[in-house]
Amino acid sequence: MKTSYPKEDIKVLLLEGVSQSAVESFRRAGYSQIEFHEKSLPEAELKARIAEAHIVGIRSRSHLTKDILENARRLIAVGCFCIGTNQVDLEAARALGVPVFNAPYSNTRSVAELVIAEAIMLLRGIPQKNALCHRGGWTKSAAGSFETRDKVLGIVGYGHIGTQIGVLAEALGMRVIFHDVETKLSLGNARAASSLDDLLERADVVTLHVPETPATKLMIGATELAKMRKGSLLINASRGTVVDIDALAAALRSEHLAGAAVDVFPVEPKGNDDAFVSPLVGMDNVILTPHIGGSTLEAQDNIGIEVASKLVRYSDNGSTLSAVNFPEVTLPEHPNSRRLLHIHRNVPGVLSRINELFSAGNINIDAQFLQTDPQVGYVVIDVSADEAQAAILKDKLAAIPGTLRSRVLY
Ligand SMILES: NC(=O)C1=CN([C@@H]2O[C@H](COP(=O)(O)OP(=O)(O)OC[C@H]3O[C@@H](n4cnc5c(N)ncnc54)[C@H](O)[C@@H]3O)[C@@H](O)[C@H]2O)C=CC1
Ligand SMILES: O=C(O)C(=O)COP(=O)(O)O
Repeated sequence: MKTSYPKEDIKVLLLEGVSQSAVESFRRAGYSQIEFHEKSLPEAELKARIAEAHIVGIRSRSHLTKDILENARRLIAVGCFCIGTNQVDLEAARALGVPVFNAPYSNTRSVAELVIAEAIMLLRGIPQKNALCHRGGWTKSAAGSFETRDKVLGIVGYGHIGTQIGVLAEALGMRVIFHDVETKLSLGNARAASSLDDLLERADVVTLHVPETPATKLMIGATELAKMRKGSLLINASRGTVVDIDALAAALRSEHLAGAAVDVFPVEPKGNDDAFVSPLVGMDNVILTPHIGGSTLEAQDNIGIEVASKLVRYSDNGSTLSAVNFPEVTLPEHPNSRRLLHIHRNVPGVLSRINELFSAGNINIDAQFLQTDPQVGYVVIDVSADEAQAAILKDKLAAIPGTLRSRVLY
Protein backbone atom coordinates (compact mmCIF):
# COMPACT_ATOMS: atom_id res chain seq x y z
CA MET A 1 0.00 0.00 0.00
CA LYS A 2 1.25 3.45 -0.88
CA THR A 3 1.11 6.28 1.66
CA SER A 4 1.47 10.04 1.25
CA TYR A 5 5.13 9.44 1.85
CA PRO A 6 6.47 6.68 -0.38
CA LYS A 7 7.35 3.88 2.05
CA GLU A 8 10.98 4.11 1.09
CA ASP A 9 10.96 7.70 2.46
CA ILE A 10 9.44 6.76 5.83
CA LYS A 11 12.20 6.83 8.43
CA VAL A 12 11.91 4.41 11.34
CA LEU A 13 14.15 5.16 14.32
CA LEU A 14 14.53 2.23 16.73
CA LEU A 15 16.37 2.78 20.02
CA GLU A 16 17.45 0.82 23.11
CA GLY A 17 18.12 -2.44 21.26
CA VAL A 18 14.50 -3.32 20.56
CA SER A 19 14.23 -6.88 19.31
CA GLN A 20 15.28 -7.72 15.76
CA SER A 21 11.76 -9.11 15.37
CA ALA A 22 10.68 -5.44 15.14
CA VAL A 23 13.22 -4.71 12.42
CA GLU A 24 12.08 -7.80 10.49
CA SER A 25 8.42 -6.81 10.86
CA PHE A 26 9.08 -3.36 9.39
CA ARG A 27 11.14 -4.84 6.55
CA ARG A 28 8.45 -7.40 5.73
CA ALA A 29 5.91 -4.56 5.58
CA GLY A 30 8.08 -2.76 3.02
CA TYR A 31 9.89 -0.23 5.22
CA SER A 32 13.56 0.01 4.30
CA GLN A 33 14.82 3.13 6.09
CA ILE A 34 15.39 1.72 9.55
CA GLU A 35 17.93 3.33 11.87
CA PHE A 36 18.75 1.01 14.76
CA HIS A 37 20.59 1.94 17.98
CA GLU A 38 21.55 -0.53 20.74
CA LYS A 39 21.31 2.18 23.44
CA SER A 40 19.19 5.15 24.39
CA LEU A 41 20.60 8.41 22.99
CA PRO A 42 21.75 11.44 24.97
CA GLU A 43 19.04 14.11 25.01
CA ALA A 44 20.54 16.43 22.37
CA GLU A 45 21.20 13.55 19.97
CA LEU A 46 17.74 12.12 20.59
CA LYS A 47 16.22 15.49 19.74
CA ALA A 48 18.22 15.68 16.51
CA ARG A 49 17.54 12.08 15.39
CA ILE A 50 13.83 12.18 16.19
CA ALA A 51 13.42 15.40 14.19
CA GLU A 52 14.18 13.33 11.08
CA ALA A 53 12.00 10.34 11.97
CA HIS A 54 8.43 9.47 11.01
CA ILE A 55 8.18 6.53 13.41
CA VAL A 56 10.15 6.12 16.62
CA GLY A 57 10.49 3.00 18.79
CA ILE A 58 11.82 3.18 22.36
CA ARG A 59 11.87 1.17 25.60
CA SER A 60 11.74 2.46 29.18
CA ARG A 61 14.94 4.56 29.10
CA SER A 62 14.25 7.22 26.46
CA HIS A 63 12.32 10.20 27.77
CA LEU A 64 10.18 11.80 25.09
CA THR A 65 9.43 15.18 26.63
CA LYS A 66 7.14 17.89 25.27
CA ASP A 67 10.20 19.76 24.03
CA ILE A 68 11.54 16.74 22.14
CA LEU A 69 8.12 15.88 20.68
CA GLU A 70 7.49 19.45 19.56
CA ASN A 71 10.75 19.32 17.67
CA ALA A 72 9.72 16.08 15.90
CA ARG A 73 7.78 17.71 13.10
CA ARG A 74 7.60 14.67 10.84
CA LEU A 75 6.60 12.23 13.54
CA ILE A 76 3.59 10.03 12.73
CA ALA A 77 3.64 7.68 15.74
CA VAL A 78 5.61 6.47 18.78
CA GLY A 79 6.00 2.83 19.81
CA CYS A 80 6.97 1.94 23.39
CA PHE A 81 8.41 -1.55 23.04
CA CYS A 82 7.49 -2.28 26.68
CA ILE A 83 4.50 -1.97 29.06
CA GLY A 84 5.23 1.35 30.81
CA THR A 85 4.51 4.58 28.90
CA ASN A 86 5.45 7.01 31.71
CA GLN A 87 8.65 7.93 29.81
CA VAL A 88 6.58 9.67 27.12
CA ASP A 89 4.68 12.92 27.66
CA LEU A 90 1.42 11.35 26.45
CA GLU A 91 -0.56 14.58 26.70
CA ALA A 92 1.98 16.46 24.61
CA ALA A 93 2.01 13.66 22.01
CA ARG A 94 -1.79 13.71 21.84
CA ALA A 95 -1.90 17.50 21.52
CA LEU A 96 0.52 17.18 18.59
CA GLY A 97 -1.60 14.49 16.91
CA VAL A 98 0.86 11.66 17.56
CA PRO A 99 -0.56 8.33 18.79
CA VAL A 100 1.56 6.25 21.17
CA PHE A 101 1.39 2.44 21.19
CA ASN A 102 2.81 -0.11 23.65
CA ALA A 103 2.80 -3.85 24.38
CA PRO A 104 0.51 -4.21 27.37
CA TYR A 105 0.92 -7.98 27.94
CA SER A 106 3.96 -9.30 26.12
CA ASN A 107 6.38 -9.27 29.08
CA THR A 108 3.85 -9.83 31.89
CA ARG A 109 4.78 -13.47 32.37
CA SER A 110 8.52 -12.69 32.43
CA VAL A 111 8.10 -10.21 35.30
CA ALA A 112 5.79 -12.59 37.17
CA GLU A 113 8.28 -15.49 36.95
CA LEU A 114 11.15 -13.31 38.18
CA VAL A 115 9.13 -12.08 41.16
CA ILE A 116 8.10 -15.60 42.18
CA ALA A 117 11.72 -16.77 41.92
CA GLU A 118 12.83 -13.81 44.04
CA ALA A 119 10.17 -14.48 46.68
CA ILE A 120 11.46 -18.06 47.03
CA MET A 121 15.11 -16.95 47.12
CA LEU A 122 14.47 -14.19 49.68
CA LEU A 123 12.39 -16.43 51.96
CA ARG A 124 15.28 -18.92 52.01
CA GLY A 125 17.92 -16.22 52.62
CA ILE A 126 19.74 -17.36 49.49
CA PRO A 127 21.18 -13.95 48.45
CA GLN A 128 23.26 -13.65 51.64
CA LYS A 129 24.18 -17.37 51.70
CA ASN A 130 25.30 -17.14 48.07
CA ALA A 131 27.35 -14.01 48.75
CA LEU A 132 29.06 -15.64 51.74
CA CYS A 133 29.95 -18.80 49.80
CA HIS A 134 31.54 -16.61 47.11
CA ARG A 135 33.73 -15.15 49.85
CA GLY A 136 34.73 -18.60 51.10
CA GLY A 137 32.21 -18.69 53.98
CA TRP A 138 29.82 -21.50 54.97
CA THR A 139 26.61 -21.17 57.02
CA LYS A 140 24.66 -24.41 56.89
CA SER A 141 21.69 -23.44 59.01
CA ALA A 142 17.89 -23.30 58.82
CA ALA A 143 17.76 -20.04 60.77
CA GLY A 144 15.89 -17.37 58.79
CA SER A 145 14.92 -19.84 56.01
CA PHE A 146 11.27 -20.44 55.22
CA GLU A 147 9.05 -22.24 52.72
CA THR A 148 6.68 -20.15 50.60
CA ARG A 149 3.81 -22.44 51.57
CA ASP A 150 1.27 -20.65 53.77
CA LYS A 151 3.17 -17.35 53.69
CA VAL A 152 1.20 -14.20 52.88
CA LEU A 153 2.06 -12.48 49.61
CA GLY A 154 0.85 -8.86 49.45
CA ILE A 155 0.49 -7.57 45.89
CA VAL A 156 0.26 -3.79 45.47
CA GLY A 157 -1.28 -3.08 42.03
CA TYR A 158 -3.44 -6.04 41.04
CA GLY A 159 -3.29 -5.52 37.27
CA HIS A 160 -1.88 -7.76 34.55
CA ILE A 161 1.38 -8.54 36.33
CA GLY A 162 -0.06 -8.54 39.86
CA THR A 163 -2.83 -11.02 39.00
CA GLN A 164 -0.42 -13.31 37.12
CA ILE A 165 1.86 -13.37 40.19
CA GLY A 166 -1.12 -14.13 42.41
CA VAL A 167 -2.03 -17.18 40.32
CA LEU A 168 1.54 -18.53 40.33
CA ALA A 169 1.94 -17.83 44.07
CA GLU A 170 -1.22 -19.76 44.93
CA ALA A 171 0.14 -22.74 43.01
CA LEU A 172 3.00 -22.68 45.55
CA GLY A 173 0.51 -22.60 48.41
CA MET A 174 0.96 -18.92 49.30
CA ARG A 175 -1.93 -16.89 50.65
CA VAL A 176 -2.48 -13.90 48.38
CA ILE A 177 -3.81 -10.50 49.40
CA PHE A 178 -3.80 -7.43 47.21
CA HIS A 179 -4.37 -3.69 47.22
CA ASP A 180 -5.49 -1.69 44.19
CA VAL A 181 -7.12 1.70 43.67
CA GLU A 182 -9.71 0.02 41.43
CA THR A 183 -12.16 -2.67 42.48
CA LYS A 184 -10.70 -5.87 41.03
CA LEU A 185 -11.95 -9.37 40.42
CA SER A 186 -10.01 -11.68 42.78
CA LEU A 187 -8.47 -14.63 40.98
CA GLY A 188 -8.34 -17.98 42.79
CA ASN A 189 -8.46 -17.47 46.54
CA ALA A 190 -6.84 -14.01 46.51
CA ARG A 191 -8.49 -11.46 48.78
CA ALA A 192 -8.49 -7.68 48.65
CA ALA A 193 -6.83 -6.08 51.68
CA SER A 194 -8.91 -3.34 53.28
CA SER A 195 -6.17 -0.75 52.62
CA LEU A 196 -2.49 -0.44 51.74
CA ASP A 197 -1.67 -0.29 55.45
CA ASP A 198 -3.68 -3.47 56.08
CA LEU A 199 -1.68 -5.24 53.36
CA LEU A 200 1.67 -3.97 54.68
CA GLU A 201 0.82 -5.10 58.21
CA ARG A 202 -0.18 -8.64 57.12
CA ALA A 203 2.19 -9.65 54.31
CA ASP A 204 5.37 -11.70 54.67
CA VAL A 205 6.38 -10.62 51.19
CA VAL A 206 5.21 -7.34 49.63
CA THR A 207 5.55 -6.97 45.85
CA LEU A 208 4.87 -3.75 43.93
CA HIS A 209 3.18 -3.66 40.51
CA VAL A 210 1.77 -0.17 40.11
CA PRO A 211 2.53 2.18 37.19
CA GLU A 212 4.54 5.37 37.67
CA THR A 213 1.99 8.12 38.36
CA PRO A 214 1.93 11.16 40.67
CA ALA A 215 -0.06 8.99 43.14
CA THR A 216 2.50 6.15 43.19
CA LYS A 217 5.54 8.40 43.55
CA LEU A 218 7.25 7.41 46.81
CA MET A 219 4.14 5.47 47.86
CA ILE A 220 6.48 3.23 49.88
CA GLY A 221 8.50 5.50 52.20
CA ALA A 222 9.78 5.27 55.77
CA THR A 223 6.23 5.31 57.24
CA GLU A 224 5.00 2.47 55.02
CA LEU A 225 8.18 0.41 55.52
CA ALA A 226 7.73 0.77 59.30
CA LYS A 227 4.24 -0.71 58.92
CA MET A 228 5.62 -3.85 57.27
CA ARG A 229 6.10 -6.87 59.54
CA LYS A 230 9.49 -7.27 61.18
CA GLY A 231 11.51 -9.72 59.10
CA SER A 232 9.33 -9.28 56.02
CA LEU A 233 10.57 -8.82 52.45
CA LEU A 234 10.01 -6.21 49.73
CA ILE A 235 10.14 -6.74 45.96
CA ASN A 236 10.04 -3.80 43.55
CA ALA A 237 9.91 -4.51 39.80
CA SER A 238 7.53 -1.64 39.00
CA ARG A 239 9.25 1.75 38.79
CA GLY A 240 12.12 3.20 40.81
CA THR A 241 10.10 6.26 41.80
CA VAL A 242 7.60 4.13 43.76
CA VAL A 243 9.98 3.42 46.67
CA ASP A 244 12.04 5.83 48.76
CA ILE A 245 15.31 3.98 48.20
CA ASP A 246 17.15 5.64 51.11
CA ALA A 247 14.32 4.70 53.48
CA LEU A 248 14.48 1.12 52.12
CA ALA A 249 18.25 1.00 52.72
CA ALA A 250 17.67 2.22 56.29
CA ALA A 251 14.94 -0.40 56.92
CA LEU A 252 17.32 -3.13 55.70
CA ARG A 253 20.25 -1.82 57.76
CA SER A 254 18.12 -1.77 60.91
CA GLU A 255 17.04 -5.36 60.08
CA HIS A 256 13.39 -4.37 60.21
CA LEU A 257 13.21 -5.90 56.72
CA ALA A 258 14.99 -9.23 56.20
CA GLY A 259 15.70 -8.64 52.54
CA ALA A 260 14.61 -7.09 49.28
CA ALA A 261 14.73 -7.60 45.53
CA VAL A 262 14.94 -4.46 43.43
CA ASP A 263 14.85 -4.31 39.62
CA VAL A 264 14.07 -0.62 39.09
CA PHE A 265 15.76 2.47 40.50
CA PRO A 266 15.11 6.21 40.80
CA VAL A 267 18.19 6.77 38.63
CA GLU A 268 19.24 4.04 36.22
CA PRO A 269 22.37 3.92 34.07
CA LYS A 270 21.78 5.02 30.48
CA GLY A 271 23.34 1.91 29.05
CA ASN A 272 25.38 -1.20 29.83
CA ASP A 273 28.68 0.69 29.92
CA ASP A 274 27.59 3.20 32.58
CA ALA A 275 28.17 2.72 36.31
CA PHE A 276 25.34 1.69 38.61
CA VAL A 277 25.16 3.63 41.88
CA SER A 278 22.65 2.86 44.65
CA PRO A 279 22.52 2.89 48.47
CA LEU A 280 21.62 -0.80 48.21
CA VAL A 281 24.94 -1.79 46.64
CA GLY A 282 26.91 -4.08 48.95
CA MET A 283 23.94 -5.37 50.94
CA ASP A 284 24.11 -9.17 50.84
CA ASN A 285 20.42 -9.65 51.59
CA VAL A 286 19.33 -7.62 48.55
CA ILE A 287 18.90 -9.03 45.05
CA LEU A 288 19.80 -6.26 42.62
CA THR A 289 18.88 -6.68 38.97
CA PRO A 290 19.42 -4.16 36.13
CA HIS A 291 15.79 -3.51 35.12
CA ILE A 292 15.45 -6.89 33.43
CA GLY A 293 11.99 -7.89 34.69
CA GLY A 294 10.71 -7.99 31.12
CA SER A 295 14.00 -8.90 29.49
CA THR A 296 13.56 -12.45 28.25
CA LEU A 297 14.08 -13.44 24.63
CA GLU A 298 10.48 -14.64 24.43
CA ALA A 299 9.06 -11.37 25.74
CA GLN A 300 11.31 -9.14 23.63
CA ASP A 301 10.57 -11.15 20.49
CA ASN A 302 6.83 -10.89 21.05
CA ILE A 303 7.01 -7.20 21.95
CA GLY A 304 8.98 -6.48 18.76
CA ILE A 305 6.31 -8.11 16.61
CA GLU A 306 3.37 -6.66 18.54
CA VAL A 307 4.45 -3.00 18.65
CA ALA A 308 5.91 -2.99 15.12
CA SER A 309 2.64 -4.39 13.77
CA LYS A 310 0.64 -1.67 15.56
CA LEU A 311 2.93 1.01 14.09
CA VAL A 312 2.78 -0.50 10.60
CA ARG A 313 -1.00 -0.79 10.81
CA TYR A 314 -1.31 2.87 11.76
CA SER A 315 1.16 3.96 9.11
CA ASP A 316 -0.42 1.84 6.33
CA ASN A 317 -4.08 1.85 7.26
CA GLY A 318 -4.68 4.57 9.88
CA SER A 319 -6.03 2.26 12.63
CA THR A 320 -5.30 3.53 16.14
CA LEU A 321 -6.72 0.54 18.02
CA SER A 322 -5.01 0.18 21.45
CA ALA A 323 -3.19 3.54 21.25
CA VAL A 324 -2.69 4.68 24.86
CA ASN A 325 -3.26 8.42 24.32
CA PHE A 326 -5.48 8.75 21.29
CA PRO A 327 -9.02 8.30 19.97
CA GLU A 328 -9.24 4.65 18.90
CA VAL A 329 -10.42 3.84 15.38
CA THR A 330 -10.43 0.38 13.81
CA LEU A 331 -10.48 0.72 10.06
CA PRO A 332 -11.30 -1.73 7.27
CA GLU A 333 -9.07 -2.00 4.20
CA HIS A 334 -9.87 0.50 1.46
CA PRO A 335 -8.98 -1.27 -1.79
CA ASN A 336 -10.94 1.03 -4.13
CA SER A 337 -10.63 4.41 -2.37
CA ARG A 338 -8.01 6.95 -1.37
CA ARG A 339 -7.92 7.35 2.41
CA LEU A 340 -7.42 10.78 3.96
CA LEU A 341 -6.46 11.03 7.62
CA HIS A 342 -7.05 14.26 9.49
CA ILE A 343 -6.12 14.86 13.11
CA HIS A 344 -7.28 18.14 14.56
CA ARG A 345 -7.86 20.05 17.77
CA ASN A 346 -11.37 19.23 18.93
CA VAL A 347 -12.79 22.74 18.51
CA PRO A 348 -16.12 23.77 16.94
CA GLY A 349 -16.19 24.18 13.18
CA VAL A 350 -13.40 21.85 12.03
CA LEU A 351 -15.69 19.03 10.88
CA SER A 352 -17.98 21.35 8.95
CA ARG A 353 -14.91 22.87 7.21
CA ILE A 354 -13.80 19.34 6.27
CA ASN A 355 -17.22 18.37 4.90
CA GLU A 356 -17.57 21.67 2.99
CA LEU A 357 -14.31 20.92 1.28
CA PHE A 358 -15.68 17.67 -0.16
CA SER A 359 -19.08 19.06 -1.16
CA ALA A 360 -17.47 22.11 -2.80
CA GLY A 361 -15.15 19.83 -4.77
CA ASN A 362 -18.04 17.49 -5.66
CA ILE A 363 -16.03 14.57 -4.29
CA ASN A 364 -17.98 11.52 -3.25
CA ILE A 365 -17.25 10.19 0.25
CA ASP A 366 -17.24 6.35 0.26
CA ALA A 367 -16.87 6.06 4.03
CA GLN A 368 -16.15 8.30 6.99
CA PHE A 369 -14.92 7.39 10.46
CA LEU A 370 -14.68 9.78 13.36
CA GLN A 371 -13.49 9.43 16.92
CA THR A 372 -12.86 12.26 19.33
CA ASP A 373 -11.71 12.85 22.86
CA PRO A 374 -12.07 16.20 24.62
CA GLN A 375 -8.82 17.51 23.07
CA VAL A 376 -8.35 15.76 19.75
CA GLY A 377 -10.52 14.66 16.83
CA TYR A 378 -9.47 11.97 14.37
CA VAL A 379 -11.42 11.75 11.14
CA VAL A 380 -10.75 9.26 8.36
CA ILE A 381 -12.36 9.79 4.97
CA ASP A 382 -12.33 7.27 2.11
CA VAL A 383 -12.99 8.96 -1.22
CA SER A 384 -13.31 8.02 -4.86
CA ALA A 385 -10.57 10.25 -6.17
CA ASP A 386 -7.50 9.77 -8.26
CA GLU A 387 -4.00 10.24 -6.90
CA ALA A 388 -3.70 13.86 -7.99
CA GLN A 389 -7.13 14.83 -6.59
CA ALA A 390 -6.29 13.10 -3.30
CA ALA A 391 -3.04 15.04 -3.01
CA ILE A 392 -4.89 18.34 -3.56
CA LEU A 393 -7.52 17.35 -0.98
CA LYS A 394 -4.79 16.49 1.51
CA ASP A 395 -3.22 19.93 1.10
CA LYS A 396 -6.59 21.62 1.54
CA LEU A 397 -7.29 19.53 4.66
CA ALA A 398 -3.88 20.47 6.07
CA ALA A 399 -4.75 24.18 5.64
CA ILE A 400 -7.89 23.96 7.82
CA PRO A 401 -7.27 25.90 11.05
CA GLY A 402 -6.89 23.50 14.01
CA THR A 403 -5.20 20.78 11.91
CA LEU A 404 -2.53 18.86 13.83
CA ARG A 405 -1.49 16.20 11.33
CA SER A 406 -2.87 15.00 7.98
CA ARG A 407 -1.90 12.20 5.61
CA VAL A 408 -3.23 10.45 2.54
CA LEU A 409 -3.03 6.69 1.96
CA TYR A 410 -3.37 5.72 -1.71
N1 LIG B 1 10.69 -4.33 35.71
C1 LIG B 1 10.29 -4.42 34.46
O1 LIG B 1 11.06 -4.74 33.56
C2 LIG B 1 8.88 -4.13 34.13
C3 LIG B 1 8.15 -3.22 34.87
N2 LIG B 1 6.85 -2.96 34.55
C4 LIG B 1 6.10 -1.99 35.37
O2 LIG B 1 5.01 -2.67 35.99
C5 LIG B 1 3.89 -1.81 35.96
C6 LIG B 1 2.62 -2.61 36.07
O3 LIG B 1 2.42 -3.36 34.89
P1 LIG B 1 1.00 -4.05 34.59
O4 LIG B 1 0.62 -4.97 35.67
O5 LIG B 1 1.08 -4.58 33.22
O6 LIG B 1 0.05 -2.78 34.61
P2 LIG B 1 -1.53 -2.75 34.82
O7 LIG B 1 -1.96 -1.42 34.35
O8 LIG B 1 -2.15 -3.96 34.24
O9 LIG B 1 -1.68 -2.83 36.41
C7 LIG B 1 -1.37 -1.79 37.28
C8 LIG B 1 -2.35 -1.83 38.43
O10 LIG B 1 -1.97 -0.86 39.39
C9 LIG B 1 -3.16 -0.23 39.88
N3 LIG B 1 -2.83 1.07 40.45
C10 LIG B 1 -2.59 2.24 39.80
N4 LIG B 1 -2.32 3.21 40.68
C11 LIG B 1 -2.37 2.65 41.92
C12 LIG B 1 -2.19 3.15 43.23
N5 LIG B 1 -1.88 4.43 43.44
N6 LIG B 1 -2.34 2.29 44.25
C13 LIG B 1 -2.68 1.00 44.05
N7 LIG B 1 -2.87 0.46 42.82
C14 LIG B 1 -2.71 1.29 41.77
C15 LIG B 1 -4.06 -0.16 38.66
O11 LIG B 1 -5.42 0.03 39.01
C16 LIG B 1 -3.78 -1.50 38.01
O12 LIG B 1 -4.67 -2.51 38.45
C17 LIG B 1 4.05 -1.04 34.64
O13 LIG B 1 3.36 0.18 34.65
C18 LIG B 1 5.55 -0.85 34.55
O14 LIG B 1 5.88 0.38 35.14
C19 LIG B 1 6.23 -3.62 33.53
C20 LIG B 1 6.90 -4.53 32.78
C21 LIG B 1 8.30 -4.82 32.99
O1 LIG C 1 7.75 -2.94 30.12
C1 LIG C 1 8.13 -2.12 30.97
O2 LIG C 1 7.40 -1.22 31.44
C2 LIG C 1 9.49 -2.21 31.48
O3 LIG C 1 9.79 -1.65 32.51
C3 LIG C 1 10.49 -2.93 30.69
O4 LIG C 1 11.33 -1.93 30.20
P1 LIG C 1 12.49 -2.27 29.16
O5 LIG C 1 11.85 -2.54 27.83
O6 LIG C 1 13.19 -3.48 29.68
O7 LIG C 1 13.33 -1.03 29.15
